Amino acid sequence: MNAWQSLTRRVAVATGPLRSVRSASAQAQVKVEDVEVRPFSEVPRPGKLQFMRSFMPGGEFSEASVFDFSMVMRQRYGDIFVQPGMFGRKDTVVTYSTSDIATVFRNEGAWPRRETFDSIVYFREHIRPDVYGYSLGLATAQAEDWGKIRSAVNPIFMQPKGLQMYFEPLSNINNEFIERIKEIRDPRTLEVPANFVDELQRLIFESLNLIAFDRQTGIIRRNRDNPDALTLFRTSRDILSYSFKLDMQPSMWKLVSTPTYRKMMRTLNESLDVAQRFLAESQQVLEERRKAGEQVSGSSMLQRLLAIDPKLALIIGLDILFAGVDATATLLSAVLLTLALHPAKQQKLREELLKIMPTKESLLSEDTMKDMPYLRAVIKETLRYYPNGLGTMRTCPDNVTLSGYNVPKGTPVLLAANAMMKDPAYYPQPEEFLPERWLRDPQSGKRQQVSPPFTFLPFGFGPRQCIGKRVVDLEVETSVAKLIRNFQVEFLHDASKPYKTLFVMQPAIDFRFKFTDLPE
Ligand code: HEM
Repeated sequence: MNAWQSLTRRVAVATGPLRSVRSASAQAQVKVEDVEVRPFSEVPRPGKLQFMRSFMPGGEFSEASVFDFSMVMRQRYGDIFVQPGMFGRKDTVVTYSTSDIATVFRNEGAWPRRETFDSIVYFREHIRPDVYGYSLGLATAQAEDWGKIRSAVNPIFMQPKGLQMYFEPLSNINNEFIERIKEIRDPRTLEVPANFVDELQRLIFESLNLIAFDRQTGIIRRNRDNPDALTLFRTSRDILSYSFKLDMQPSMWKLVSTPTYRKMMRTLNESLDVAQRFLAESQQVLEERRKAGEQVSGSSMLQRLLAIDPKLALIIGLDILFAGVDATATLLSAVLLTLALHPAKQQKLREELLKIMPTKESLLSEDTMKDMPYLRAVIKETLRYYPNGLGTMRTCPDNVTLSGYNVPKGTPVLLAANAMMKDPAYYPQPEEFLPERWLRDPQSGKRQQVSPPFTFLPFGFGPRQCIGKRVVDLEVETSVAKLIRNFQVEFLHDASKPYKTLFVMQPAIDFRFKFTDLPE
């Protein structure tokens, strides 16, 4: 660590919780003026060819997850380095400094730019402008196009009020999932089959599809082979993995049409076809209910989006599935795993749940779920314990000084904030699973763990942060409450490396949980 890096780290450690973002970055700014700013060309970096070879078969990182790759780079180059761009892609700055992260967020402007999914942007701009001419969508639009739709949908997604109506249907979807577990577990060992992650993904797909298109498909149990639902389910997972290959790993798709590029375009078209059908059918159902004289309340997310514009409803519906299914299902698998590996914590959570769920069938509601500190602490600690990816990206609208180097405007910067969640300088005993660190002391009311600014950003930060955060809270809290109230969950296999990281983390082992029924 050089003098500048240790200085910025001291600044970051010394500042208080998130509300002091401004003062943290202001302090960093004062220090920047005191030191000489070095040119961009001096930022440490591997050579282009050497970098490309390291990802080819037999290369240093050919088998590594992005997280492992990133840790090696940090050890090798320090808190900042340049990841060389190739085949038409720009060089990307990667920073692990909380002070740099503060600087980037402070300079991101009202319409922050995040340029992560070039292949999807290409599809939306050039292959299907008939749909995406309206807007490129939340995850992929920039500037005014992004600002317009984000401010239209913020009130729908970011206020808890909008989600109240989903407690009951989500409880029912989870009941169906519990029946499914009972059907598929081995009657002798009580373990579920090796592909249990597929079941978790179906659960999340069904829940998010309800939010996106106001309909249940039965994909968990009643109608597992529903062709349209299966297509949308499969494509929402495939899009992310093709995008990783095309947009993160070295790929020549911008120069020549590669097989992965062709698969990606086909997959995006397929998902769009089904989503258009789902939306048209939901609109028809609504119309029929209206004609039958029923008061259609207009309170569901889809109805609110339709009231703005059906084109927006389609685009957002697809973004929900593409951005939400994988990440949320993986988080749910991670919460079950941490609880299975820490039975005392699982028991503590169950005691909290018993207060609001006297029977296994007890309905969950906004009221009963509002005071569940241990459940929330378990989920928060899981997000820290198994970081979901490296962090997020921004492209700065102006030149900025990061770790003492000038970074020209327009350079993409990867803000590798998730590394901080495993850093003992910020989180004591980082390798311990301690939900208690997030609880308030009953006497003083203070949290035991205070996150220093920019060290806990699993959902990003600022106006462009994850729009699904509240949906995730609702979905994961409901599912974990239902599952832990119904079953003792165990995991009796090697869990030393359960995830690999592509864009976001992905299961790397078979999640053969053992589910033992609890007495009523
Ligand atoms: C555990 C689950 C999830 C995690 C960890 C997660 C994390 C993230 C992160 C880190 C970002 C980038 C934020 C930034 O750049 O500051 C993001 C963006 C986004 N997420 Fe999530 N997400 C999750 C689930 C969901 C769900 C369920 C939905 C949909 C309901 C969703 C929809 C989106 C969208 C649309 C964006 C782009 C927002 C924009 O650019 O305006 N996410 N998410």
